[in-house]
Amino acid sequence: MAIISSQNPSPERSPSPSLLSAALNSEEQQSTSEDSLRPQSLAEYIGQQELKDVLEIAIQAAKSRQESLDHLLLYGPPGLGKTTIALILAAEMGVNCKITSAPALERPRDIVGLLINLKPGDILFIDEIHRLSRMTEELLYPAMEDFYLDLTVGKHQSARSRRLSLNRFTLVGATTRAGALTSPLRDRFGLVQRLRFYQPAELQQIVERTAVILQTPITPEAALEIGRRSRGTPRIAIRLLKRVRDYAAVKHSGEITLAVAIAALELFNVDPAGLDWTDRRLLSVIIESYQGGPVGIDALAAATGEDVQTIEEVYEPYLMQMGYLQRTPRGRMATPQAWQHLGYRPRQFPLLEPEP
Ligand SMILES: Nc1ncnc2c1ncn2[C@@H]1O[C@H](COP(=O)(O)OP(=O)(O)OP(=O)(O)O)[C@@H](O)[C@H]1O
Repeated sequence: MAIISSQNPSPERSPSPSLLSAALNSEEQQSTSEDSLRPQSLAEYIGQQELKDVLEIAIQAAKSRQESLDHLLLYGPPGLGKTTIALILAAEMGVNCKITSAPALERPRDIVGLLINLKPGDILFIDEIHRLSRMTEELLYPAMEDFYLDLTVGKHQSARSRRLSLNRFTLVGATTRAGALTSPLRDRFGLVQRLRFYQPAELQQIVERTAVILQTPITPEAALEIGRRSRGTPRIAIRLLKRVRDYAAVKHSGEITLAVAIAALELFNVDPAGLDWTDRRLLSVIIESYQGGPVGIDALAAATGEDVQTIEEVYEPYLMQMGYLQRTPRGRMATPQAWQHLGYRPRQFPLLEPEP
């Protein structure tokens, strides 16, 4: 299986991916060793059982009919393994996977170039698919549905339309915001699957698996502790493991025990619930400056110096999942659990009105 990556040549046109990956540590996202850590098959992929069951059936059915897989839309917070799933699908189907992201497909010719070079059955992975330009999206409709492109050649009066047929391919789209996709695009995906946050025990397995690849001795208790503090996210679990490994090598014998893991995670400001400095700052601003809320997202972004999109896509999903933050029609509110977790004195809490 060949992995071909197509990156945006002018990153200044796409500010948000860099912000998102900065929040998840772009250093590791781009490191070449990342690929050696990825599971190569569905059997090796830990957790997300429901998704794996659906994909196993789709793979077997496509193979038995000698067809390409249906187009697949994956949605969920960043770092949960969407890219990994696309690569595994390609490996299981024995085809190539081309990886790109919507901001790199600004001009129609970018997507045309990719599509015409796909071999039969190949997988095209488009990250942040909700950010496709209208023209690119419209080119994709017939490509996804009937595997052809309608191109306009020439300009003004000499403009002619030309139809180009394509090899059958599978589009795997990934997004953190399924609701931001237009319905014509969403409707063209045969499979729409959500990735969920991982349980601590699943993250423990991912940490233990990664530690074996990195040849780092670790106790099961330490792996579980790292898993517990990883915001339900494999990419963060791997990042924390690497930091704890450095700490263990410099301050101890190299082995990661529970005590070593706890000391390192405290040093890196990751608390027992997995909240980092920014999570705690978001909650403490709501509590201290807005008496617990409600506060609008723009005001919260201005008060914390964070980007609105990063708050919405990186921080909020986990804070909400943990029950520390609630979205109400009037804005964000810190819950009683958040007050307690951060050590603020309990007060009379207003009745929260959840979003409809
Ligand atoms: N279910 C899993 N089992 C084992 N390892 C995993 C799993 N999911 C992700 N990983 C590992 O976590 C790392 C980050 O995953 P990956 O890069 O695929 O996230 P991602 O798919 O890019 O995130 P996103 O969901 O934002 O696309 C990878 O190195 C991968 O090896």
